[in-house]
Amino acid sequence: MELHIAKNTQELSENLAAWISNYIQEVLQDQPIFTWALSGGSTPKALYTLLTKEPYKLMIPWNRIHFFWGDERAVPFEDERNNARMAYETLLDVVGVPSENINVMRTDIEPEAAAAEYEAILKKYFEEGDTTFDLVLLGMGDDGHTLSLFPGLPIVHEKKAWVKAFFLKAQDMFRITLTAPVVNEAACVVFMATGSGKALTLKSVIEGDFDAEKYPSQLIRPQEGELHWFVDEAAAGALEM
Ligand SMILES: O=C1O[C@H](COP(=O)(O)O)[C@@H](O)[C@H](O)[C@H]1O
Repeated sequence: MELHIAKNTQELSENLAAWISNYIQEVLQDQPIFTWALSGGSTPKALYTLLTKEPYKLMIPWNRIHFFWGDERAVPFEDERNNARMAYETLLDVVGVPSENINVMRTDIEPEAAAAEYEAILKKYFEEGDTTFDLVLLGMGDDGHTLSLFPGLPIVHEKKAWVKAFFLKAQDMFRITLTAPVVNEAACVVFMATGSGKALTLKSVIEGDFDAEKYPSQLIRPQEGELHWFVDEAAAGALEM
């Protein structure tokens, strides 16, 4: 695991934009397309916005990237809680990614059907390769959840399915999410975490004993791929390393 600490969200987003841009260009020297699973939530907004500006707007071959999502809140696309909507508004529409390169988790059909459909799409992309996504970008909630893998829920124990839907009682909504098994087959996973509200949780996730029931972010341990944490000083405040 590699830890990258920045002063604040702005510096973190600048460092990560440069890092991702280099990584994409490097990977695309050896293969025709780059597959990227995006994160929702509030943390990646500044990163997405930066990527729409120069030099990244021009440097990144946007039409060679195929986009996916790590998880989705099963609310209509028009609802501002919809993770895909946030990424369209801040990144995809702005840089003009072709619609055929964008794979959303559908929220206009039953969540279980959307999960099954998404799993079928992923199997088509990745079944024959050694790895799944070239990049999975993840956030971490203050409670230690990542994707829609929330503490204490059965989804945390999923060992086989790549995509699942379930009703999240605490938020009165369905969630559709990638599971740990498919993310752990990725070539590279990058977490972003900012703010003092995540400091103690981050310490437990990175330096504490393994307890995925309590801290589902600990489930993310790529088997062959790289794992990076980009955090700001406030989030890193309780770390010993
Ligand atoms: O609900 C979600 O939360 C996590 C963390 O969000 P943040 O606002 O703390 O950045 C996010 O990674 C996930 O995609 C989203 O559905």
